[in-house]
Amino acid sequence: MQGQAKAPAAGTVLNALANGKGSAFAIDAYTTATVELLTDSEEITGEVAEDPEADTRLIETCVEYVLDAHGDPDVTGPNAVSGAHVRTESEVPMASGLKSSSAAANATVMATLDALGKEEKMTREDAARLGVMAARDVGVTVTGAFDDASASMLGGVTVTNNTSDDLLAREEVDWDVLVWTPDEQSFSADADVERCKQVAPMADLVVDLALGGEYGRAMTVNGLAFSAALDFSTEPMVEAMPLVEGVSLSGTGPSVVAVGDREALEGVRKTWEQRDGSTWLTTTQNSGTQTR
Ligand SMILES: Nc1ncnc2c1ncn2[C@@H]1O[C@H](COP(=O)(O)OP(=O)(O)O)[C@@H](O)[C@H]1O
Ligand SMILES: O=C(O)C1=C[C@@H](OP(=O)(O)O)[C@@H](O)[C@H](O)C1
Repeated sequence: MQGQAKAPAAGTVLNALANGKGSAFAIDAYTTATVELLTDSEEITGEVAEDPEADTRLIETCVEYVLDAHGDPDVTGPNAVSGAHVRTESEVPMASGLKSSSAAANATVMATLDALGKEEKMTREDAARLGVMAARDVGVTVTGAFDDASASMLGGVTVTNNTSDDLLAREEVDWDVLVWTPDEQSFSADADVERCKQVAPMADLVVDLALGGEYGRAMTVNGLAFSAALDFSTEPMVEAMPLVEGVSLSGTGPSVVAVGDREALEGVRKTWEQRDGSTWLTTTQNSGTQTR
């Protein structure tokens, strides 16, 4: 019994660490999870293809929670599912602000439902909430990151309240997106939350802009505020600002994302490419997480 699902990464409009509200958009880069249900093992094990040392607790916990909620308790004996193995393969850099954790959780939740043949048992919003619960329980998140999880699960851009895990808005968008990913990592769980709370007045303004559909300006205000709070350079943002619709530090960094006209983004790319790390052009993604 095998299941597979593929979930997109995402970029930030609003980081939720200041006021509990967040906003993110899915992008065309993916994490795939393959789940094998086992009848001859009592264990749930995980594996990250690109990094044998990576923390596998998030994906293992996602499998466990789906099996607890939707496994078949009536099947007993040698045919009963008693364990599982989950393997992720990802083109999303880990701990870079591009929501690798949400993509891994969503892909794993949907792959487990696919393996059970029970994809229709949960709404996709609730499937994202289950991954959020797992992320909170293993401690890889500050707020639960339902903003990122909902964008990756549903596609498009979402605005959420991460304190109540409510979806406040969702819209499909067709944007070109430029991403600069430095080589460093920045784990959300290590972010300076008190510093982020200092910029809450700006985060409140970003909520208003995002709920008014002004995502580009929302992103830029977010990027200035959170780069200042978390001590990231605003230089890449300043370089892009006159040319693009919006530009921001993504999540708790270090990646920076810009949206706008393709030709303008190609121009910004030439400037950003002079920095270490990788600069890549992509687009928004509107279909969210998909099983095979
Ligand atoms: N491909 C993956 N497979 C399994 N777990 C993953 C994967 N990518 C990320 N994670 C989990 O997410 C954590 C990183 O989360 P976080 O710091 O929030 O980074 P990001 O901003 O990329 O979401 C990792 O330590 C790991 O627990
Ligand atoms: O852990 C969290 O609660 C969050 C982490 C941040 O994202 P990254 O994981 O991309 O840094 C942030 O953008 C999000 O709104 C909430």
